[in-house]
Amino acid sequence: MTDLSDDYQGEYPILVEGLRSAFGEHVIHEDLDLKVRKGEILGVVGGSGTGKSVLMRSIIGLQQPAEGSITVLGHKMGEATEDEDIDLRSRWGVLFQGGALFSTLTVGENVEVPLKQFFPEITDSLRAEIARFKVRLSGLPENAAFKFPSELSGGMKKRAGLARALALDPELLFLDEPTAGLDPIGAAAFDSLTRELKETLGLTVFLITHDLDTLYAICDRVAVLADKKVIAVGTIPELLALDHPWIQEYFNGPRGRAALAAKDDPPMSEQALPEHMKSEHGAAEAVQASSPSDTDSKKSEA
Ligand SMILES: Nc1ncnc2c1ncn2[C@@H]1O[C@H](COP(=O)(O)OP(=O)(O)OP(=O)(O)O)[C@@H](O)[C@H]1O
Repeated sequence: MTDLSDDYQGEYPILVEGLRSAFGEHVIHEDLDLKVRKGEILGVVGGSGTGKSVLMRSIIGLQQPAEGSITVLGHKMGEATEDEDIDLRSRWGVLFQGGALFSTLTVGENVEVPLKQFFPEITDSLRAEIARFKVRLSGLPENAAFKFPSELSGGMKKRAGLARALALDPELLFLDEPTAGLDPIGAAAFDSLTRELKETLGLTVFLITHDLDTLYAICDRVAVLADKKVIAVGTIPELLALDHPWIQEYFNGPRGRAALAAKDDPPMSEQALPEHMKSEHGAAEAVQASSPSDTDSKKSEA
């Protein structure tokens, strides 16, 4: 792996060394290394089927590596005692592709699931109160806690999934294509929320995405998966300095250039705003003010 800025001296809450993942004969990762820095938003990109989700599932212990080691928050996965394992799982939150909400439970009850699982001693009323707080923290109105997933727009479902991922005050947040299926305003709002939560809660974020706008807007560094490995990790300018064909095509192709232009040149509607309204939360405020149907139109579905 090429770590393009390896002068970092801090902690690595996620450390993957020599990972080999395979389904029978089908090898997904071979000798894959990755170090995620404390407090960063690491974007993880790669072509479809390069194994981004399998990598995430391996890190959180849902997928057994064929070889190699994965250390999360100082614990080697697969070697922890049962108690250590439970403790570890309570220190991360995951937003899976599509939200993965229980359709027969309300949003609030969905958020209560991990609280019940990891802290069964908490009283019902306190658990419900914590769930309502997480719902608000994720940018949903409090009454969303009483709604079923089927009553929510796509953007609201993502936020409900995020509320559940934040239920246990995690140190690590895993997001698998969080903006897939959102319209551009909803996606920008979700990006702002992710950045804001990362900063206020001190999270380390592992973020799988195909969304170039997300990479430019909120990721501190980006890891590129290709050829069964992480071929490079760095800031976007650092990656752009590499001669790798996939990296060049991805970031320097028409969509990559458009995303860069959009970052440097805010949309007309934002340019027209008075200075005090040009906060990065503008999009979030806009989307919350709009009706669910405004945010529900699909850009693409994962
Ligand atoms: N449970 C499984 N059994 C067999 N093969 C699997 C399983 N899960 C994933 N794979 C295979 O592993 C490869 C990597 O899948 P993965 O979902 O990690 O890709 P990805 O990079 O996240 O793709 P995308 O960007 O399209 O979501 C794919 O070829 C997929 O078919």
